[in-house]
Amino acid sequence: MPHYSYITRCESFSAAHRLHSPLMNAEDNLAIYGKCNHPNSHGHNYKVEVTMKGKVDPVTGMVINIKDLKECLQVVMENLDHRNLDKDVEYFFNKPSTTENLAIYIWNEFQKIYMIHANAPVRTARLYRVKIYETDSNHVEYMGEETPE
Ligand SMILES: Nc1nc2c(c(=O)[nH]1)N=C([C@H](O)[C@H](O)COP(=O)(O)OP(=O)(O)OP(=O)(O)O)CN2
Ligand SMILES: [Zn+2]
Repeated sequence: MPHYSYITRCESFSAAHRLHSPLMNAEDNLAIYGKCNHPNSHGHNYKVEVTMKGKVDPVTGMVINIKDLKECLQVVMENLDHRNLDKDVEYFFNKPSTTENLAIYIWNEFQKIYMIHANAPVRTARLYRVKIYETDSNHVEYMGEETPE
């Protein structure tokens, strides 16, 4: 019987953003987002946790080598750290940089990088959860679920 396990890597990055939806007018943006809609932006020290699920390999004893997990996550972080999310990250050019959307972005980017990562030839592990702490009080989890339109 295979043994499944969950392994998590944590990284952090700092970024600026402004909550603003192109689908609302200025008045509604201010009403919904309040201080987070301030035109000059504000910043967070985000903490990101990426969890992989997989079989514990009987030979290596690992679900995935943390080295590979770390390298993939760091590639994702490079495009976010010390950036203005709304101005530097194309994904947010037309959608609000909420933590919910950020979790989806990180999920998608991580998947792409994990699939081409040279040092992870056997991919029995799969991405299970992306968890982001925007502040100490607020966090969001995304597990790849899509809702029908
Ligand atoms: N559903 C969401 N709501 C909000 C998000 C979000 O990503 N998803 N983000 C924000 C802002 O980015 C804002 O910066 C959050 O900061 P703040 O309200 O200051 O956070 P705290 O709850 O930690 O602060 P306290 O005021 O000390 O409670 C807003 N909403
Ligand atoms: Zn914010």
